[in-house]
Order: sequence, then structure tokens, then C-alpha cells
Amino acid sequence: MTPRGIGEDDHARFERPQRRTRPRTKIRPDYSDAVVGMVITIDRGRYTCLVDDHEVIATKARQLGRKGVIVGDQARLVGDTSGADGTLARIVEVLDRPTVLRRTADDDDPYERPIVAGADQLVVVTALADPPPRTGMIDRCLVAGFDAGLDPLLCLTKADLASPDELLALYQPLDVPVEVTSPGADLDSLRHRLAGRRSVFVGHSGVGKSTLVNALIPQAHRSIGAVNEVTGKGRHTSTAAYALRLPALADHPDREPGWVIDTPGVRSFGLSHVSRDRIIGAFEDLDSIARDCPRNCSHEAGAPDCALDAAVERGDLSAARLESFRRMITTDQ
Ligand SMILES: Nc1nc2c(ncn2[C@@H]2O[C@H](COP(=O)(O)OP(=O)(O)OP(=O)(O)O)[C@@H](O)[C@H]2O)c(=O)[nH]1
Ligand SMILES: [Zn+2]
Repeated sequence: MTPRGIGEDDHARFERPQRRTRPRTKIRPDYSDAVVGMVITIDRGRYTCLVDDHEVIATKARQLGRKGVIVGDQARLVGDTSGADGTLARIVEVLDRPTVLRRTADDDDPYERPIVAGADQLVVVTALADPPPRTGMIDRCLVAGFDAGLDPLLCLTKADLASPDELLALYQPLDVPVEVTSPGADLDSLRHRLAGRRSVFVGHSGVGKSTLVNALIPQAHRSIGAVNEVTGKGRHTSTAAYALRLPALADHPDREPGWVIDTPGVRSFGLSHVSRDRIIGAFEDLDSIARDCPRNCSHEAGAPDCALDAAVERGDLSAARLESFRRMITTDQ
């Protein structure tokens, strides 16, 4: 090593704040007293976690580094986990995620953003009017959901303003379950579909997500805007998802009620991270036919020798179903 090199090194060390790369002691931290909580929302570096039945505010421990913590995560917490006013716990570990719903800001965005962990159902909320439905958005949400291994549910709101018939016909061949709502509508069927599940609600701004969440969970007060319990400030536009526990079903009071994870309205749903194979894997009939496709077949209209076309010609697959599937995977906005 040249003297000059040493000098530079010393200089750099002097200029930069010392970074502690090792724990202070050789004793590995013992987190046997850690408790596990579910992250229910995130606001400016503060993670609200539900431990048993109380909320605990936590920060992310330094050893997690850049590893993200997202809503729905099961996190191990140490420190003051009492949840008392002014206390802060630390998240030291995130347990394995059974599922991760992701999106990219747009299709060219190289960074996929995990938004919710551990969900098993994706509720695509679309207004029948005001704002008018956009099938491109519905399709993109469905694709992201299939990619993440979530079961889809299409929820059409504002049926008082326009008929759902056209959309129902469009999605019928995909066998996506649909719920139709309007002000004061009976939500019993929707409640049963949500019972015991972890359902993420996604959709454009203004489609009526908050209205629906408030109808399902009267104590949610979503339309008023979440009052920030940390700062005590009133309405602020949250950019994070928010997990809310559903009330128990009246006819099944003993069943695990399930969760709704409301997400802020989004303008688009980028899909640059999505794998075609995983999407077609969500459709058993199409998947078994597509095994005969050429390697790396896009399965889109005009894809050379796509086995899905041959199946329609043979009469093994309905043209409407293939058309619906192709419309969904064709990612025009
Ligand atoms: N006519 C009609 N209006 C509705 C219905 N559901 C909600 N609205 C209205 O639509 C507007 C938007 O509803 P929100 O529940 O705030 O929509 P949101 O999807 O939560 O919007 P963001 O919070 O921006 O994501 C409000 O004025 C609601 O009163 C419905 O079924 N019919
Ligand atoms: Zn194909």
C-alpha cells in the first residue's frame, strides 16, 4: 500500500461519520422476548402494528437495512411494546411473506413496489359511472393479482348511476366473481366473500372504496380521512395502505372475520414485473392447453403457433374466454 493510499483512507475516515458495521459486542442480540405484530399502516417511517389487540408504534431497527416493511407484514418487535402513548418499539425482523402484491408506477418503471403482504384476495373496485369504468385498469389489477397468487373479486360500485350489464358480460368468460353495489345496498353477499380472508381493495380515486369500507366496517371512518394517532393531526393524505379488521358475520360469530386492506386510489397499475407464466397458471384450462405452446409464447393475439388458437379451432376452448384472457394480458392502458 502506498503512503498516499493510506493518507486518503485516513482522510475519508475522518470526513465521514463513523459507520458502525458490527454490533458493539460479540454477543448476538437475543430477541427471544420479541412479540409478533401485524403492520396495519405506515406513515413517515412509523409503523403501526397490531400486537394482540393493541396498537404499537414502531420504527425499523437499523439491522433491517434497506429491507422494506409493508402493510400486512408479520413483524417481530422489541423494546417498549406496551403501546402506551409516546412509546416506540423496534421492528427487528419480518416473517416470511405468504404473498406479496406489487405494482410498478408504470410499465417502464424498473422498481417494483411491494404494496401489501399476506393478502389472499384482490378486490378490484370500479365505479360503473363517475368516474367511468376503464377495463384497462381492471385488467391490469387482475393481472397483478393473478401474478401475486391472489383470488380476484370485481366489485362494481355506483350501480344507481349505470347498469353493470356490459361489464358483467365482459368478465363472465374469465369466471371472475363480481359483486355489484349501490348506496344502501345489501352487502351480505360481499361480506360472505370477504369473511375469513385478507382482501386488498384497489381502484382509481373516487370509485367509492372508502364508502364501501365504511359500510363494511362502521368504525373505520375512512371517508373522514385517517386521523394520525402519532402526531394527532387531522386529515392528511396517506400514501400507505391501511389494514382494518372486519366485524364477525352475524350468522357465523365464531368464524375468523378477516381483514380488509384499503389502498390509496392509484392512477395506473404498472406491470413491468409480471410473469406471463404465473398469470396463465391462474387459469387451469388455459394453462394445460398452453403447455403445447412454443417456448416463450406470449399467448397474445397473433402469437405464432399459440396452442390457445388451435384449441379454439378444435372446439376445446371458447373463443370468448380466449378473447377475454387476451384482452386482460394485453397491457395497453
Ligand atoms: N351515486 C353513488 N355515489 C357513490 C357511491 N359510492 C360512493 N359514492 C360517492 O363517490 C365519491 C367518492 O367516494 P369515496 O368512497 O371517497 O371514493 P374512494 O374510492 O375512496 O376515493 P379515494 O379515497 O380518493 O381513493 C363520494 O362522493 C361518494 O359519496 C355509490 O354507490 N353511488
Ligand atoms: Zn401461447
